[in-house]
Amino acid sequence: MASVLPSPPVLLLSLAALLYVVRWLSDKKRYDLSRIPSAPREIAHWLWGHELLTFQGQATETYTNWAALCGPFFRVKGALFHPDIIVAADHGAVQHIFQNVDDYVKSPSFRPPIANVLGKGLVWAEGDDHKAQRRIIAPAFSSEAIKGMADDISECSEKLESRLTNHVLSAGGAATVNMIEYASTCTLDIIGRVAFGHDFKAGQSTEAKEIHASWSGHVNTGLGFGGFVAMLVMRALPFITMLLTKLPLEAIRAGGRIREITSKLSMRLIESGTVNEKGRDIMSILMKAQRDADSKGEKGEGLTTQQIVDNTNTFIMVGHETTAGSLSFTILELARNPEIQQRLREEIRQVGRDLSYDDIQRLEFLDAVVKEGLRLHPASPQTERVALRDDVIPLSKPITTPTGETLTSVRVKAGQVFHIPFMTMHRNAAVWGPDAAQFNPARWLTPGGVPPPSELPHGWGGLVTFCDGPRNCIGYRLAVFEFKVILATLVRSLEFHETTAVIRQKISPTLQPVVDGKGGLLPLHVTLAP
Ligand code: HEM
Repeated sequence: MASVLPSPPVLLLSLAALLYVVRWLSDKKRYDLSRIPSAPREIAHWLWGHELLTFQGQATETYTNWAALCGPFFRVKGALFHPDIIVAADHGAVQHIFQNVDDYVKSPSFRPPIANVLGKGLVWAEGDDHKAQRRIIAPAFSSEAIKGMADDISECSEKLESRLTNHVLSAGGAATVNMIEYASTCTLDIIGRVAFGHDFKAGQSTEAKEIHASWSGHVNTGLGFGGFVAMLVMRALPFITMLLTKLPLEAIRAGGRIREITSKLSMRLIESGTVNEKGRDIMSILMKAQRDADSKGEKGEGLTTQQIVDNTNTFIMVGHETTAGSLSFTILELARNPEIQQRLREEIRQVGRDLSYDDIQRLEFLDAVVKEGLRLHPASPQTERVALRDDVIPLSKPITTPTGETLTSVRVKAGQVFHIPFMTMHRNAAVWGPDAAQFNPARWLTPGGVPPPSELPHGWGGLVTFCDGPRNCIGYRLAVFEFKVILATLVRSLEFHETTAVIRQKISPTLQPVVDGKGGLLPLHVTLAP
């Protein structure tokens, strides 16, 4: 007589299926993921989920559209069968995530590539290591320290102005330039000087050219479908990420190459004594802190030489393309709005002399233009966090579930992935009003022109451009100040006009202007200002 019992493999499979269903039902009860609104499920791809659509759209554009449909806290289907991802654009939720840095970390899968490109400095570090590095580095970015950088920043900005002016004059009074290339040579010059007293010679030194070429390769690889898939594979298989960084892939090589160049340069400067404890640059300040800690026998109170080098690489990489990108998009807005450009020029010319640190702080319309530029075009348009433990996240805007319940907070499970789209938060018409997507600096000077603080996150200017909490951008004072100085120096004597090029905005890995599929292109016509 045949046995009525199923064979062992069938039994095992049935048991596994049963356990899966029990776990799924229990998770459904304990956590709220399935109760929060979802981006339209019918348009999600079976393999790529909603993620291919967000990759194909402009930077965070798809999230902005879904937030208008579902509210500022919703979920999307992950690619490669990854569990649903929460898209958090609710300012209360975002604030909670950014404040609790020990519970919400950057995705561990991306740490090896970060170490490959930037080294093990502030952007890479987590937990106590991060706290210790941050405490030691913070004084190098204080208001006082930035004031000490003002002369270098003015000189580099004036150099950029004369390069552009000469180019316009030699072209007969009008020239078309790739604004982002000019802007990034200037921001690289600035960070070279203030980070380690090095002159990148307006993009003409060998190192500057190599950094530029490697960065362009990195950006263009990230814009392609291969870059999208590589990112998903790294997330799905974190253990192979380490191996991937060792492979001779072009994108990986390009990232590592930049670190090689800047590390070699840092070591050469340290060994030659150019960077030393008497210098005012950031690297010298960190070396002095290291020496002081050593002489007092305070072990662990200074950074190691390798950490100093890695942080210098970090500042060079994250401190020049970021500012150059947001600045170039702001100049594009001025080109599209000639009356705003003229109003800014008049305010700057009223000073009637070379702009001092204090003049820059006093210019109200300049401040409004910079805030508006950084609201609409944050160099880092979104970030990602992963929950390390189960948690309850408070919401500013309650959610109504499909069964009609109201949720004022959401229970999430350890391992939950969050996408936090800064650009979506800044362009949310429900918060910023119907003209949220328009460039309107005057809103910052009009009573009631910007939403009240209770409706905004806690970051700089009520924006999350520089993130928020203990991991906010350590360089934000430097970024805002150099942004203002470069903009004021250029607009004072040059006039910017739009071209017919269609410029799209993509993320790779920072906000990129893309023309005809090619990244790093932002063409503008330039003339001398009357
Ligand atoms: C417009 C220019 C800039 C923007 C929009 C910007 C934005 C940001 C954002 C959003 C973060 C947080 C990223 C995350 O945690 O996911 C960040 C972190 C950071 N930024 Fe910036 N940044 C800019 C310029 C700079 C400059 C000029 C420097 C330094 C020279 C700098 C150094 C850093 C560092 C070291 C971190 C990591 C901080 C930490 O984790 O403790 N940034 N930045």
